[in-house]
Amino acid sequence: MSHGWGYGTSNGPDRWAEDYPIANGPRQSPINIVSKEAQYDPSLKRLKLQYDPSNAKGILNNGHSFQVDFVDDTDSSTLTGGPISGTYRLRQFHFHWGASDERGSEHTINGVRFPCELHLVHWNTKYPSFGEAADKPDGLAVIGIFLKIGAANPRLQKVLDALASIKTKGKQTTFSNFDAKTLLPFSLDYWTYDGSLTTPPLLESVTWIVLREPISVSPAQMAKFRSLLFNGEGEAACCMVDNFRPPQLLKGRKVRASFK
Ligand SMILES: NS(=O)(=O)c1ccc2c(c1)[C@H]1CCC[C@H]1[C@@H](c1ccc(O)cc1Cl)N2
Ligand SMILES: [Zn+2]
Repeated sequence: MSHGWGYGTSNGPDRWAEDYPIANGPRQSPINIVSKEAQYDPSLKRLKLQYDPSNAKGILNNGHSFQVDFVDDTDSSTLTGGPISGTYRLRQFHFHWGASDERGSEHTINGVRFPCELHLVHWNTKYPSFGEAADKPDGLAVIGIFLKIGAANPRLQKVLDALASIKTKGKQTTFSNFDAKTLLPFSLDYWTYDGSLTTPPLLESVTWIVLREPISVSPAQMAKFRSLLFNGEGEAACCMVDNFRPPQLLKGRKVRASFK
């Protein structure tokens, strides 16, 4: 690709392998989860999430999505249990969404696509920093949560109301006192498999934890996601939509389920 990666016809997922050959690697994400082929594993623990709302730091339009960043210099916002061993710290969360409601998620369930998918990114504290963890096979753990069209979700509103101030690439603003736990559905049943980041650098360092139960989002709230722009201020406007990678080959991997 002559210019940076993106989701357009000239720099989208089908061309990422030109600059990131790992795109054709053995543990790429996302995947289609075939629920009947997922094996129930009774040894899988319950997810334990302990988030401190005061760790929320800021919200940024990074030109591919928007992310809410957290202070991660102590073990005050952590993920433990589930399929992972040790303690992983919350680094940031972000979303992927479509131009219309019939697409947008990265993972799919039995071929079903959702309009949006939330990713909560955590890193393994056996490594000194996120940067050190990002390229290790057990470095990251990302919780994926589907958003399904329904009633307006009040838990999303504070995030969506902040989008007006980060419309273009590079814009950021402070975002404080937010409990990411409020974004979780009631059930923490999950599927898990070994995978990768779903955008370049596509590092094969992610233990994926995909929740079975979606959270709701209304059409009006989806319109707020779609009000963001990929471009920087003063550049030609390009709506930030369809910022998702399609499912990748399983290549022999097993998907385990925490539930029967
Ligand atoms: N869809 S996702 O959850 O699989 C996903 C995909 C790619 C990246 C991220 C999350 C996040 C995780 C924190 C850093 C950021 C990013 C990155 C940027 C600069 C870097 O030097 C390294 C990284 Cl990892 N890349
Ligand atoms: Zn993501």
